[in-house]
Amino acid sequence: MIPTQSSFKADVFRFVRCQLDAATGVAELVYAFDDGPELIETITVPGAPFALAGARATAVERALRLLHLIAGVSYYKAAVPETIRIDSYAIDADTAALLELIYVNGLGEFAYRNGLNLHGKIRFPVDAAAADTKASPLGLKPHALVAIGGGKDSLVSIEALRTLGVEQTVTWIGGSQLIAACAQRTDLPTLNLGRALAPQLFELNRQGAYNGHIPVTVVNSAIMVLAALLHGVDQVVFSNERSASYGSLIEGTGEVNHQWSKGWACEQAFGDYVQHQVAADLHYYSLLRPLSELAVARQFARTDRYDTHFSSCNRNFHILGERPASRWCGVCPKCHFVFLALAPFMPKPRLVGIFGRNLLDDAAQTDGFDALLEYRNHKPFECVGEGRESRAAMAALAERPEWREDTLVERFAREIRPQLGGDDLRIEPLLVLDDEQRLPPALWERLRAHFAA
Ligand SMILES: CC(=O)N[C@H]1[C@@H](OP(=O)(O)OP(=O)(O)OC[C@H]2O[C@@H](n3ccc(=O)[nH]c3=O)[C@H](O)[C@@H]2O)O[C@H](CO)[C@@H](O)[C@@H]1O[C@H](C)C(=O)N[C@@H](C)C(=O)N[C@@H](CCC(=O)O)C(=O)O
Ligand SMILES: Nc1ncnc2c1ncn2[C@@H]1O[C@H](COP(=O)(O)OP(=O)(O)OP(=O)(O)O)[C@@H](O)[C@H]1O
Repeated sequence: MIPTQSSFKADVFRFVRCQLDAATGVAELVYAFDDGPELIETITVPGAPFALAGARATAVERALRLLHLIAGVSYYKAAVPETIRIDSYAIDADTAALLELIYVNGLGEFAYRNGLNLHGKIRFPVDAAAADTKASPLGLKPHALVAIGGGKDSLVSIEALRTLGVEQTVTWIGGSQLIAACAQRTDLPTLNLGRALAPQLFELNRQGAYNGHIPVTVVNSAIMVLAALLHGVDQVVFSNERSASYGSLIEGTGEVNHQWSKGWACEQAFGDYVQHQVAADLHYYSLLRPLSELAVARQFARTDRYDTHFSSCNRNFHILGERPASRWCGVCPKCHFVFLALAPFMPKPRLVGIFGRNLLDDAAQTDGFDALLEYRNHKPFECVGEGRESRAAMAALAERPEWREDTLVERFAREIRPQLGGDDLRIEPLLVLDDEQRLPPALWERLRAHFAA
């Protein structure tokens, strides 16, 4: 990639300060470039006033700083300055290591698209005097804040926890009406957390500052950790599947993972840090880590409760700009992938009813599906399953009378499948549960039985 130039230049990125008003639940995360104006991001946690004292107050302060440090990635990326400075507190070596991991990998797609190499270039200042203090248990109440994103994944987790009788509050960040409607549809307690980016960021973007993808899931995770401590509950649950740990293989570059912060490396590093440095009894985990995308799709197909509410199409979730006319734009990689992943597990009329059309019988979508299959292209920079999952789903459809004559399924059987030679195209091996996860052990035992049923 040819390096792009940012119209906006700075030598230093500063973490100026962060503060939480326990009386209102409003947190301010303040940043600046050089000696420029303050950029203030605001997070609002409903349920105030919060009574904070002793070890709980300490844990909240640590969670707030962690959020400040992680959420800074949205602003840092606008200029990628040489130097990072933290003005109002100090961090230890473990904290710096976590942040460097998140910034370098979470900005992997951003760096690739802008022709930048961030490896070894992002250094957080470590203060030897910063105490490496172990977090203590806070006596948090057994209750899960479950992140909901409006798509199929979180709904699978919510239904699994409901079946297992785990107390939960369905929680989302931002003002999406689509997510709000899904959350209402669960008939469970809900919590909507506010997040407003510093408005100057949009102006910097308009002026041609560096822009690109940021590790949004770990930012959302840090917001949820703060909310969990304010509400005194012991679990923050995400729904990131095993497939998210695998990126797109780019010729000449290697692996670039759009969804790095949904992957296992990020979950482990962030979850361990929270337990060691924030609150010993706060468990952060992804309930779907042992499952592939196809296994999640199979679980989702078991109920039609959300068919007229959910959407995985990211075009619904822009902060600025237009939303698609319907919940599924039908032409983006997520629409393609979710259609393909659900098809082996749902009656065809139900699936076509959800999307309003049959995407696999539309020759105009050929390139999009080819990219999913990693045929003449790499996997798209989006939250889609592995190439082998798409190939296995397509191979299964090619055997089904109701699908095999559809344009893209027929083409797969004729043109692509013969080239896959010895590839294992069976779905079953991809449905096997993995052991790589950090769920509370007792919950994992019960979940394993639930998913196997
Ligand atoms: C909705 C979406 O996909 N947005 C991506 C898009 O952003 P765009 O410029 O088209 O519009 P906005 O979303 O309205 O954002 C405006 C600008 O704001 C900045 N920004 C936004 C959110 C944030 O947390 N930090 C920010 O700095 C940014 O400068 C925006 O331009 O393209 C961007 C790349 O240029 C993407 O970064 C936007 O993605 C959002 C951060 C987002 O929430 N995306 C999720 C739907 C998403 O991609 N989820 C992943 C999860 C993987 C992960 O954790 O990384 C997924 O589904 O795979
Ligand atoms: N606005 C949000 N607030 C809180 N959590 C979110 C938000 N958006 C996404 N998430 C969470 O981030 C994780 C990754 O999002 P992702 O979009 O993959 O999941 P999803 O919306 O549940 O399903 P799908 O993959 O079908 O879109 C999920 O745990 C999801 O709940």
